[in-house]
Amino acid sequence: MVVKNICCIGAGYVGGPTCSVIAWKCPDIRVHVVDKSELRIKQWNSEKLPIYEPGLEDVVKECRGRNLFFSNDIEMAIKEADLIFISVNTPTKTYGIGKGRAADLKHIEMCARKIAEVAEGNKIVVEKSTVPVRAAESITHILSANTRPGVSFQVLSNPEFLAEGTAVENLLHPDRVLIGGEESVEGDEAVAQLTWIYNHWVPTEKIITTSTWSSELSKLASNAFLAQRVSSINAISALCEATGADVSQVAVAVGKDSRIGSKFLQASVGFGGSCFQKDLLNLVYIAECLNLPEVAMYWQQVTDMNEYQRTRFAKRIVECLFNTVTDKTLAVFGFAFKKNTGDTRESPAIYVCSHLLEESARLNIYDPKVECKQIEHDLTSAAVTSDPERVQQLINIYSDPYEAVKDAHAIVVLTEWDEFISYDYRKMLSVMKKPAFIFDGRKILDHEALIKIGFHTETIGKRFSRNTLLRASGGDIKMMH
Ligand SMILES: NC(=O)c1ccc[n+]([C@@H]2O[C@H](COP(=O)([O-])OP(=O)(O)OC[C@H]3O[C@@H](n4cnc5c(N)ncnc54)[C@H](O)[C@@H]3O)[C@@H](O)[C@H]2O)c1
Ligand SMILES: O=c1ccn([C@@H]2O[C@H](COP(=O)(O)OP(=O)(O)O[C@H]3O[C@H](CO)[C@@H](O)[C@H](O)[C@H]3O)[C@@H](O)[C@H]2O)c(=O)[nH]1
Repeated sequence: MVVKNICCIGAGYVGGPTCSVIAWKCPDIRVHVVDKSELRIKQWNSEKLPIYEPGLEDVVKECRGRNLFFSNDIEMAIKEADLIFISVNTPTKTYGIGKGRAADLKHIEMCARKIAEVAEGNKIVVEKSTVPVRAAESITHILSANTRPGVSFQVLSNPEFLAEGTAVENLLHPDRVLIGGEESVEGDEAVAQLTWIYNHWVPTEKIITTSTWSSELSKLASNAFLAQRVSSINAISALCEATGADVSQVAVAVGKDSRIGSKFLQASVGFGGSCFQKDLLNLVYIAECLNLPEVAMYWQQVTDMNEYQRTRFAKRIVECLFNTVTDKTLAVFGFAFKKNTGDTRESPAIYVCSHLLEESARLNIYDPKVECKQIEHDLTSAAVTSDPERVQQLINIYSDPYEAVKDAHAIVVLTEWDEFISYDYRKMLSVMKKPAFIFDGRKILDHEALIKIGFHTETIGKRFSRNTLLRASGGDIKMMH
């Protein structure tokens, strides 16, 4: 069999970009991306795509209608396909057994049942979503229990490692492509088919093949290791603030060790995104279920440290603002969980803002890409507040950062958008209440320059010396701590 038709179930942050790049790099393959959401598909077929990713629009425009199609016709797409990617969401369960920790696999199971119900002929089913170890076994079980005569399935694991904001770049130049398959002749044949697709643009030496279970676990392990690095440097940032060391200098010194490496050592207000927290909790849950409490506790600490970091930052803001933010206006710069995306899932901004709202601060929020409705939704959701009406009264969303800072007591930077670096902070200072504060939760601004022009500046993992602040405040620093 040579794969001529691909179907992808799930047109989200993974399914959309992944299949757009496959369509672009494999003009000989017809790629059909389907989703149960009519709105999402409408957006994929419109001028304004449902997700913002640098470079994605150009790829979609080139392939859409040629060999890339978006539709709600799930059954038709399954029937036509030789290979089916399952790219649906696997969020943390919010109910029942494993609530708050286990991955919710109901969408995966629905896909497996739909495939079994409508498929004709031989199909390769590829688990692209992030799943617990041995999820492929459940998929295989559901498929084989419902298989009709003349139909056969091979299930592969092919986890996705793209990061949002750099998805197209990551897909075009992956560090590795991981394919896990059954150790059998049929399994090897299916792995070879998927390898052939990636080989259109990914060199063979970057394509790793393993057992299905190793592949599934490698995805969870990769995210756990990445998140652990962020929590490790954030733990060091607290030590820096207490001792006078500078976490940026420590990160450079530590990262120069080639065994450690310099990436993912940027101290911050905490990690966010739809994956790290969810996948860590899933790993913890799996370890607990396997009666490995020490392993569970080890990884649990990575997410606990993240929560500590977000709370610590919010508390520091209140403390610096003379222990009260009630009725004070704070301009919040950035709401997305990282730059170059409009995604707010698990954004540290949600947690820091909700903490400040609990203290009755007024928040003027600006983000270059996040929709106004999304910010309102995130801050008024039941998980975040018991008083959504009060929150509505306290938040204002701006499309111009210079408007957002008018009469504000402080600026709080929560996302590392490049444009925040080049603002005219002198101009901003002139319209703010004095003393004016800036809290840089992403360590992207020129702190010395801000202090020089008169901002009381606070950042992660560094305390500015009393002398520097005294110079900036003309001696009036008594009220600060
Ligand atoms: N977002 C990332 O950067 C990223 C990166 C790597 C891996 N992952 C993993 O990939 C998976 C998908 O993540 P995402 O961010 O793309 O999620 P998403 O929520 O953006 O998209 C999932 C889509 O699947 C659709 N869907 C759900 N059930 C369906 C069904 N039965 N039939 C048809 N459509 C259905 C939803 O409507 C939604 O549009 C998750 O397991 C995630 O952990 C995500
Ligand atoms: O040094 C760092 C690096 C990252 N972050 C934060 O960590 C979070 C996650 O960042 P990143 O990993 O770049 O983005 P994601 O899109 O969440 O990608 C992660 O999660 C995906 C979903 O599983 C995986 O595919 C990717 O490989 C993995 O990097 C963001 O809030 C970042 O601001 C830091 O605070 N400091």
